[in-house]
Amino acid sequence: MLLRVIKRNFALFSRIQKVRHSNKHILTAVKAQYGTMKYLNQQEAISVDEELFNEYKFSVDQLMELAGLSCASAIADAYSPDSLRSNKVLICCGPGNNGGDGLVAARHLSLMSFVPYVYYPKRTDKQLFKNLQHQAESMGITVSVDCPAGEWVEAEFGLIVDALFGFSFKPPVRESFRPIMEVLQKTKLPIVSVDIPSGWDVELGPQTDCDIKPDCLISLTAPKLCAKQLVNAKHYLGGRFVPGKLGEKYAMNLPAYKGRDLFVRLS
Ligand SMILES: [K+]
Repeated sequence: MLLRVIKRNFALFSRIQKVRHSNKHILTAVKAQYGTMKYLNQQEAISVDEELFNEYKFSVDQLMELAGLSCASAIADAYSPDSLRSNKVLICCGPGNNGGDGLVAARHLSLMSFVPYVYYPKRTDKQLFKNLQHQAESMGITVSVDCPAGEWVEAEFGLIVDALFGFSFKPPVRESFRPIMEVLQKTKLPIVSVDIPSGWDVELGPQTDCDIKPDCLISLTAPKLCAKQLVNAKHYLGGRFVPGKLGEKYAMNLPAYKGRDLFVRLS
């Protein structure tokens, strides 16, 4: 009787071991095929954006607030105010949602021991953007339309945040943004780019007429292809709002955010 029980348990144990072994193989195969994080092309980035709004019914305000807050948090992680020559941060905001992320980040940075100054030259009539500007100004942040001169930027600030263009950018940079792009290309200050280094092709990266070199990139939602061209730069992922099902649909394979963190440091 005892012998029969031992034999039966042994058979069961060997079957479990076999299943475990084959599962391990399946897992390894799945990881090999899908395990690496996806870098989105421009069309995928636009489609993900549309799905978040149309299918998942998020509002722009919601996602922009989370995106901007994650940018400010990642910046505070990468640069303590003491590590910079000045805690004053020049935030360059473009005409689209990338610029909106910059306006939100400015507000949060001002609550994190930084002193932001916003360059926001091309404004829209959208109430959301008027509100973001109003909120920043109400907190004592200067929001200017005048392109800052290069020498003044070098003398005044410790860090530049580039929130000019995001995943909808099509090169080449139009004339009115050339002066600020020149400041960004010539500066010796560290540049933090929001989602896309401005002037870079979203998929191909730096362009001959526009090759700013960010010291840090904060990819939002998921990295875009141009992020593969980063050289010696810190790379963060922010925008912790991607529903699991959407991530699976685009095989994003996003890394796990730790605890309550708003960003993941990728490199
Ligand atoms: K940008």
